[in-house]
Amino acid sequence: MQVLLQPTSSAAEPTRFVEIVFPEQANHYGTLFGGAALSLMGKAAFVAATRRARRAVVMAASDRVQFHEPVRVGELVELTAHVERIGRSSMTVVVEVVAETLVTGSRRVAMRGSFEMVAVDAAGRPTPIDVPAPDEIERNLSS
Ligand SMILES: CC(=O)SCCNC(=O)CCNC(=O)[C@H](O)C(C)(C)COP(=O)(O)OP(=O)(O)OC[C@H]1O[C@@H](n2cnc3c(N)ncnc32)[C@H](O)[C@@H]1OP(=O)(O)O
Repeated sequence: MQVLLQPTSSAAEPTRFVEIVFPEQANHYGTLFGGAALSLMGKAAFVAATRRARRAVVMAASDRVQFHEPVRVGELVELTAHVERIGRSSMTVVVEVVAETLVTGSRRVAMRGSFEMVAVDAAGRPTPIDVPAPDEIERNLSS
């Protein structure tokens, strides 16, 4: 039996991913490889932007990705992506990565970066994003 759920509310809620770091994502230091971290962050930004625009989106740029702390194999990474700015066809998505040591529960901010995502049409050309309804803007301001 198919159980239908309400669509995820688009603008107000951040997108969250949790992933455990396995050896194949690690470098020779036994910590999460930077390229693998960027891939996870890009994926989170893509999902957050697509949920907001409900259109195809592509990544136009990544800005100032900072690696604050190494993340060891076996630790969790929790990614939170939220749409910080909406332009005509572009969006700025900020992604924060928190590392968690599972057995102690200790958590720290490991990475942070922002990504410029652009809504595109079927031909891959930039296309306008619907502006949020006034009640959505109000919800965003009060959250
Ligand atoms: C999900 C993925 O993995 S996608 C794979 C990786 N990404 C790609 O392959 C994308 C390749 N790039 C492209 O297709 C094009 O360059 C596009 C669609 C991103 C932009 O096309 P352009 O013709 O340059 O767009 P144009 O100059 O009209 O700008 C459109 C919007 O994008 C923004 N934009 C374009 N390039 C950039 C950039 N490098 N940095 C920030 N914003 C940008 C513009 O400011 C504009 O925003 P607005 O509409 O909110 O005012």
